[in-house]
Amino acid sequence: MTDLAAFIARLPKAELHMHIEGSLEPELMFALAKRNQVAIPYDSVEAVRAAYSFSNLQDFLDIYYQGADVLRTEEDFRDLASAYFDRAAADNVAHAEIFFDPQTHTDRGIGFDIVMRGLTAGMDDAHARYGITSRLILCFLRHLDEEAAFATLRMAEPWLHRIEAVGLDSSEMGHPPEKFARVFEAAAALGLKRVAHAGEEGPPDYVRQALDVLKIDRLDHGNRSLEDPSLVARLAREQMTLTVCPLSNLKLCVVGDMADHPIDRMLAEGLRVTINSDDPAYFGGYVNDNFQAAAEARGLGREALLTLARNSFLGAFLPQEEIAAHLARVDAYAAEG
Ligand code: HPA
Ligand SMILES: [Zn+2]
Repeated sequence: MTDLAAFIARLPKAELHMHIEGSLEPELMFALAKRNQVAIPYDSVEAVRAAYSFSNLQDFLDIYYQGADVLRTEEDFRDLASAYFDRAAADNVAHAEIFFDPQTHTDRGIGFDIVMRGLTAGMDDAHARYGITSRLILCFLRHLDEEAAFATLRMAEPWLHRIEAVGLDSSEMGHPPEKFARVFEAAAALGLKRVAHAGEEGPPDYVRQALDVLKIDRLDHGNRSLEDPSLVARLAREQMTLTVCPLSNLKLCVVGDMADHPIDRMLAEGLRVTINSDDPAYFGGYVNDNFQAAAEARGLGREALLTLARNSFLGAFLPQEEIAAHLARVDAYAAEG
């Protein structure tokens, strides 16, 4: 292991942008397909991996929603979450805020409660086993309509004690944040925090809508904000956390080459950026792989890596005293490292 890889491996960090359905590794997909007797259009794990070549977000989403079809039972969701937490623990993730897409499941006849019971069991196991804390973020699929989002929010009401925030994901272009203004307002009234994917493929105006209309607490991706200097200045001034996903950006052609990734420019602009894995089973790596790829390509040194780790805790939906304790651990690591 290089010095850089060793430094990243032991760096305490939070992961704030990870879709649990996107952590479904081909091996587990096959195992669940067999357990549930679900047909999948691949005959080997290698064939699944070979299919993971995307030229944009929609290419990926088509395959990702198809993969999720093997998830049927509470045990499946628990196994899915446990597999992610095993990897997260290995990457020294102390806290994870995890997206899930209930509509992908309820629209196939899988009960909201099945999903919640399985995921929360996996989260509780991870806390007991590794001490990892976690939160769930319910994402609305933006290619579906407002009414469907409201129906999902109603299903979530008995589970609000286990849901921290609502988010917005899926096909961005043509589905601007303002389409979900009322459902985000209703979520806020229920005491939920708000995040949204914006500026991954969509224009800076979608980021502005997420800020002004959805009143987000955190911005997922946000890359295209860089096209608008006044927006960058505002994001920096407001210390909005951006959850950036370098390997995702590469695989979905948000950047042409990792050597062109704007992570260091974002840091230099004073943005509170974090590094995350997005859909690790599909994009070729977990959070440390994302740190490594970005650091190598853009020459990030220890100070930048420590800033990214601090930002991940500063942007977490945790009580102030827990954030302070995590920051103290990063400081101790910096002093020893
Ligand atoms: O990166 C993403 N963007 C939008 N929707 C998603 N759903 C899973 N990953 C993503
Ligand atoms: Zn995402």
